[in-house]
Amino acid sequence: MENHTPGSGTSPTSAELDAADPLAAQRAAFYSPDEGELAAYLDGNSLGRPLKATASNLASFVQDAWGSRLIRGWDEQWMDEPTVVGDRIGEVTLGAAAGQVTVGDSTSVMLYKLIRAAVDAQPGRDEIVVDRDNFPTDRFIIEGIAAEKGASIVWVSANPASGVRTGDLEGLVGERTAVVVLSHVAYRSGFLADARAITAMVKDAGALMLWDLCHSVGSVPLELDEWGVDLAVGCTYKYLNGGPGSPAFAYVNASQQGRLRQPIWGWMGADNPFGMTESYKPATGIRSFITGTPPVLAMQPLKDMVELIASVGMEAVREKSIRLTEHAISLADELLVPLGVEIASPRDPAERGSHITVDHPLFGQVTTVLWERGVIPDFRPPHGLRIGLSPLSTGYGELELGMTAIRDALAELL
Ligand SMILES: Cc1ncc(COP(=O)(O)O)c(C=O)c1O
Ligand SMILES: Nc1c(O)cccc1C(=O)C[C@H](N)C(=O)O
Repeated sequence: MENHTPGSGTSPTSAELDAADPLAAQRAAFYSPDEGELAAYLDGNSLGRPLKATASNLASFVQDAWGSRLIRGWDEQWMDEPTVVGDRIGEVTLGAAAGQVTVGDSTSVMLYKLIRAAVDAQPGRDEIVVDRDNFPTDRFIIEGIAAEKGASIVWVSANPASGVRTGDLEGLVGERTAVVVLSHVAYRSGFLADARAITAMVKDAGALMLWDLCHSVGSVPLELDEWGVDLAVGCTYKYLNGGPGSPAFAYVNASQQGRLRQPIWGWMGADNPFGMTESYKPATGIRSFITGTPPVLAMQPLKDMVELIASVGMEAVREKSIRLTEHAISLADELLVPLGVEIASPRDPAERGSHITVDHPLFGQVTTVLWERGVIPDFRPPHGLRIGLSPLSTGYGELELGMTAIRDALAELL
């Protein structure tokens, strides 16, 4: 394989992009293993890197909050943590006014609570619309709810590379639709759906719209209130860098809160948790979507990332995300396409989140080789290599190093 400097055609080089990057300084805020152990981390869309501040903030939480305040911490602060942290996520990343976001559970459980509540709230509407290429947990949760409720699933078959558009929903969303569940950024292709237009169309049909924001929160600016979104869920371990298993958030538009009742009734979502009452009476507002004891410890790290995002602004994050994915596509065209690789993500940045996927039948084997070399993308069967670009922690040179390593590993196997 010929040796040359990638990006040396008309597009800027990685070195030029790194030098001009207004967010370059933020990379030093993240913990990084010794060089040699990790050459390029291209999987921030599965698990974001930890912030250095998180190590000391967690240690002081253990010592000063948990260690010193002990059980008093619940009264003093922790009972409100799900909604205080939820409000801050809402303000910084979701375009959501206070009182509509709560943090806790996993994304899967939050999906169950909200979808089930949406179906229960609309008797006579017995269909749940979801796309065939949605993330497995979204589809599985819907299968379970459909079985419990005797509801039907209406599958949207969009071209996965071009994603779900309003046209794909025509004829599928109507008077029998209870709720439509779509991912804002598709986990495989990175396609970014037009949330505003789709939400408007779904609401015109009298149905509720639920967006899975796992791959967009913290990488794509969101305006849930302005778009009129009814419901949303998202995880916090990707672009909110909350760490493995950090809790999910749920957004329930204020206009739906009195109407929807979630199905897992626990004492922490009750009106008076410490009243030890005989039967369940839901709390008012977003607190009624809580079930059990909130995972306060697991909520701490994501706060650091939300504040880092607040300090630079979501617009700057999105700008860098677009530059990174543009550079990834240009490097893929130059280094990988000549080896038979196909680009399986939109070329228009307006239709793309913060990762790209490239396809080749040998990418399963290539991924094993890359991980041994400290280059970490992820593999999604049957043959997609996902290159996740975390705007605040990924550099252009790091990306080039990773793409060159993919080229080399593939060329060795061909
Ligand atoms: C779109 C989407 N939804 C849901 C999940 C996961 O749900 P959970 O946090 O419950 O594992 C993921 C990734 O894991 C995802 O990419
Ligand atoms: N949630 C994950 C996990 O527990 C282990 C490994 C990966 C994940 C992921 O986040 C996968 C990711 N949502 C995806 O888009 O494929």
